[in-house]
Amino acid sequence: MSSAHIPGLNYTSLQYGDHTLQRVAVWQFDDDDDTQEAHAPASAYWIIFVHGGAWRDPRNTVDDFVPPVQHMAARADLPKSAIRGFASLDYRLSPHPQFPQDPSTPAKELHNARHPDHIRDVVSALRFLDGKYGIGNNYVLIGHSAGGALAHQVVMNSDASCGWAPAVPLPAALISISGIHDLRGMVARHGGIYEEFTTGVFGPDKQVWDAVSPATFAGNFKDVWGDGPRLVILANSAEDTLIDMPELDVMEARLIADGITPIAIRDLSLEHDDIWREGTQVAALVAKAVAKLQQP
Ligand SMILES: N[C@@H](CC(=O)c1ccccc1NC=O)C(=O)O
Repeated sequence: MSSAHIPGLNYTSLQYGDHTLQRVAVWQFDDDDDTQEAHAPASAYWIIFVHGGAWRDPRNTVDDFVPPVQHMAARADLPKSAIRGFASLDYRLSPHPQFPQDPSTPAKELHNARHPDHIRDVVSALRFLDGKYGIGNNYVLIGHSAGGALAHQVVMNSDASCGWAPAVPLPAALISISGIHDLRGMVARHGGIYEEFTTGVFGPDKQVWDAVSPATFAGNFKDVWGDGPRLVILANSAEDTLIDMPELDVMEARLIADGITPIAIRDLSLEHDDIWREGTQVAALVAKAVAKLQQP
């Protein structure tokens, strides 16, 4: 896709499974990649994005990360020496009533995923990237909306209470932008399509919703994350008409209760999907995370 090509960066699209959505987009600086990896200091990070779209919207793809990557590649405070590469993850989607698929659709193109398919794919994608690039814990994981839930679930996955997939190295920093953190609370406040997509993805059992929601995780985020920086940034826009501030508040309180003090940013601007579509604010949040990680 031509939009994925960004000046100064090499673009690769890779499959981590047979389904067409089991793919990752990777952008690396033009330099010889092997040299870059061999000489990159320990404090250089992969910047990895998980898009939103309520686990089902086929209009959200790996390309949602293109505008933020363009802005990051142009920032003086995110030099090549601090960035090993950028990656954007796709994952199998649940059915969307506005995008019905013909019964003859091949299995590898069907949108018929149910939890835990989405988080299994995200974890598989991270394992694939770790195998290919040796990422380890040196990554910043960004999630937007449902991607914010998935990013937290990558950490939750290492706890016995979840364990959807074999554990992978956990991120040095997690950024949840307009993140879905508490399905029960979100559905109680909004009903309608929120209930429709939550039930479509997780079924009707609210105890399942609680078990999968980051804010009501049965484990302890600090314990499961173990040693390391464990930096969390939660960021919402007051202009977002889809994800409200209580969704951030409840996650902030939860992390504090677990012994992690997140950076909470409540003054992003723009509507829900315009945050990534415009991109500068996502880039600024990543710059903030990398600066914090590099503080001695
Ligand atoms: N465009 C989506 C809706 C959507 O993405 C959404 C709606 C409300 C709250 C959060 C949302 N997305 C989070 O990933 C849909 O049509 O299902």
